[in-house]
Amino acid sequence: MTAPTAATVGLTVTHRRYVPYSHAHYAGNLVDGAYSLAAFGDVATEMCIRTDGDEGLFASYSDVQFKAPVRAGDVIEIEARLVRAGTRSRELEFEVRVVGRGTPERGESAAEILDPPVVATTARGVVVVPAPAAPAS
Ligand SMILES: C/C=C/C(=O)SCCNC(=O)CCNC(=O)[C@H](O)C(C)(C)COP(=O)(O)OP(=O)(O)OC[C@H]1O[C@@H](n2cnc3c(N)ncnc32)[C@H](O)[C@@H]1OP(=O)(O)O
Repeated sequence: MTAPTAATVGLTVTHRRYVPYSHAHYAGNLVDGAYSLAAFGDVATEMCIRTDGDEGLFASYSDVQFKAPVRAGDVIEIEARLVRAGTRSRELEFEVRVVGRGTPERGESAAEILDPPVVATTARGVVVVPAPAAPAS
C-alpha cells in the first residue's frame, strides 16, 4: 500500500478514454455536457485518493466552459490540476482535450490523432476531503 502524497499545488492527474457511441446524444453524434462533468468527477476522485487517501466529495463547480464539442468516437484526455489546498478543501482546474477523432469521410471506422489536441471543456471545482484522524494519545 502507498501512503497519500501531500496536497501539492501543481499536482496533476490525467485520464484517457474512448467516448463510446452509446453516449451520442445530439445531432452530429455530440455527447452531452454532463459527460465532461462526470469525467471531471473521476479525475477529481483519483486526485483525492492520491493527496488524502480518500475519494473526497465534490462541493462545487465554477466557470464551466464548453469550448468545442465532444463527439462519440473521440479519444479524450481529462486533466485535473490542484491549484489550492485548504484545510479540507482542494481547488482543482479541469480540462477535457480531444486527442483523437473519427474521420468518416475516409471510411466508417477511419480516425486520426489530433495534433494539437482540441480543448473541449474547462472548469474549476472544489472537492472536500475528511479531516485527518487525530493522532492516538
Ligand atoms: C471526487 C468527486 C466526488 C463526487 O462527485 S461526489 C457527488 C457529488 N457531491 C456530493 O454528493 C457532496 C454533497 N455535499 C456534501 O456532502 C457537503 O456539502 C461537503 C462534504 C462537500 C461539505 O460539507 P462540510 O464537510 O460540512 O463542509 P464544511 O465543514 O462547511 O467545509 C469544509 C471545507 O470545504 C469548503 N466548502 C464547503 N462547501 C463548499 C462549497 N460549496 N464550495 C466550495 N468550498 C466549500 C469549506 O470552505 C471548507 O474549506 P477549508 O477546509 O479549506 O477551510
